Amino acid sequence: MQKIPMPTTLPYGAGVTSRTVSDHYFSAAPASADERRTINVPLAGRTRAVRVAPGVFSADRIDEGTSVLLQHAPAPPDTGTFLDLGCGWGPIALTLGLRSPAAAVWGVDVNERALGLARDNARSLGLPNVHAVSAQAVPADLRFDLIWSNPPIRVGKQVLHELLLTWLPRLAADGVAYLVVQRHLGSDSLQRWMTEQGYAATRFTSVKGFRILRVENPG
Ligand SMILES: C[S@@+](CC[C@H](N)C(=O)[O-])C[C@H]1O[C@@H](n2cnc3c(N)ncnc32)[C@H](O)[C@@H]1O
Repeated sequence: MQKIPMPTTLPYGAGVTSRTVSDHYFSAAPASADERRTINVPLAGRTRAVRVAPGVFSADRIDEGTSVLLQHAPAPPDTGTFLDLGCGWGPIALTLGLRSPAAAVWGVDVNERALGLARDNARSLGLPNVHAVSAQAVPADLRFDLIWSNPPIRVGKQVLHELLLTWLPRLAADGVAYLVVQRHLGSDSLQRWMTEQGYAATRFTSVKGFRILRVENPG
């Protein structure tokens, strides 16, 4: 199968849709060898060892946008049902699980390798409250008090919109989502689109070229 190198920057709406690209981080089953390794990263105020692998988003460090979200989103509530949409190896779900041990944290991803890593990381960090699963495995009646996400902008506008229209309606009545999006990858246009869909989408903050968008259930 032909390998096409990933572009380094790709604006919102210009996603890679070709099925010939088989080893991008949003493949269900990345083609690269599953060579797992351990890295040390800052999570919830301490350095912790986590497992990562090629074929998974930001496999050598915590992504800069993710780090902006973790440092600048408001503290999560002590309890509730939380979602990390597109969990990768788990930095957001693990942080939520560490900061709110009484909450139930769900992490979903399309990438099975990422889910396996997130599960291993939750286990090794002693977090039985973090569940990394495929979208289909999330109980259909669950509603989320909090969604934190570094969403997969590079999948393209259409897939991203479908993803958000699948999960944002599952916010609880007073639930809130915080999404981190790079300004150059279309954060403002995504904010406008969510507003057009009836969500109260505002810019919570802007840090280092990233926006954190705050999205409320329209009720
Ligand atoms: C920008 S990465 C963020 C990963 C991780 N949360 C982090 O901060 O390192 C977006 C993630 O969304 C996942 N993703 C792509 N399409 C998806 C879909 N349809 N459903 C769920 N996750 C998806 C990708 O596999 C990727 O892990």
